[in-house]
Amino acid sequence: MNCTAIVLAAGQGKRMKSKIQKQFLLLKGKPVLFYSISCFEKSSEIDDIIIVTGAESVEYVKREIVEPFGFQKVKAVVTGGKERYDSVYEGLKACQNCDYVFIHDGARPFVTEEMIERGKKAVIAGGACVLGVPSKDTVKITDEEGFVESTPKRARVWNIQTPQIFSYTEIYSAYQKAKQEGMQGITDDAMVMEQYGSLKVKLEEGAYDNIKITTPEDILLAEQILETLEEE
Ligand SMILES: Nc1ccn([C@@H]2O[C@H](COP(=O)(O)OP(=O)(O)OP(=O)(O)O)[C@@H](O)[C@H]2O)c(=O)n1
Ligand SMILES: C[C@](O)(CO)[C@H](O)COP(=O)(O)O
Repeated sequence: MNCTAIVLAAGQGKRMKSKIQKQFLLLKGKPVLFYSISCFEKSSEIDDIIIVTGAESVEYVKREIVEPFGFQKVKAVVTGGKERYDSVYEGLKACQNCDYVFIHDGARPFVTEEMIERGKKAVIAGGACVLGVPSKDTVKITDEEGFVESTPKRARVWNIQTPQIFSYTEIYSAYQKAKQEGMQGITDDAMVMEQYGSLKVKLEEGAYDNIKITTPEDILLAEQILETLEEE
């Protein structure tokens, strides 16, 4: 059985407002992307890793991250696309002999081996699984004018993270259908399965620390999380 991780690092990081793309910013001297790849490299559940990055960064990723940190499982560094889902599609096309694929944001440096193990059990059982955490806030759905329309039951609201894990053939065929029909407003891979695939997506517990570095304050938070992890 082959399990491949696709690590996404082709975003522009507009919300970070930094000259350097957020996946390459340093946390305690190492790029964010280093941490996101490391866990998959260490995990005995993962066989191969595909990194997706911008055309201008492919050589940089190979030279400054894959080679110096000795990532042995990285089989390819490929060019991504305009939107996250375009990059995922490029990553899926680059997978070889893959049974299960773990799609992960390169901007989420605190994925753990336990999460990978939990996700793998769930995907073997049902073919599709995403990690998430119960929402701590009440969530409102609004209308186009910004007035509250409804309030979902909080006990059933989850904040979704990555990795998002799928049977390779099922998610690839869902992505192919979505591409043919013209994807719009797709913000995660589970949505592709929900709208174009045939499997129900199981939710498994991630962790509140499994943050996505998105805005400048997330860098400070990431440094704090890293310090705590190093003390443990
Ligand atoms: N065209 C894209 C867009 C996003 N990503 C990746 O998908 C992950 C989650 O996306 P997000 O946080 O939205 O990253 P950006 O698109 O870079 O951020 P922003 O929306 O602020 O520009 C990141 O690891 C990012 O590098 C990608 O590989 N290709
Ligand atoms: C996939 C994701 O990380 C789940 O939270 C998220 O949807 C990525 O979305 P973004 O719009 O690219 O931040």
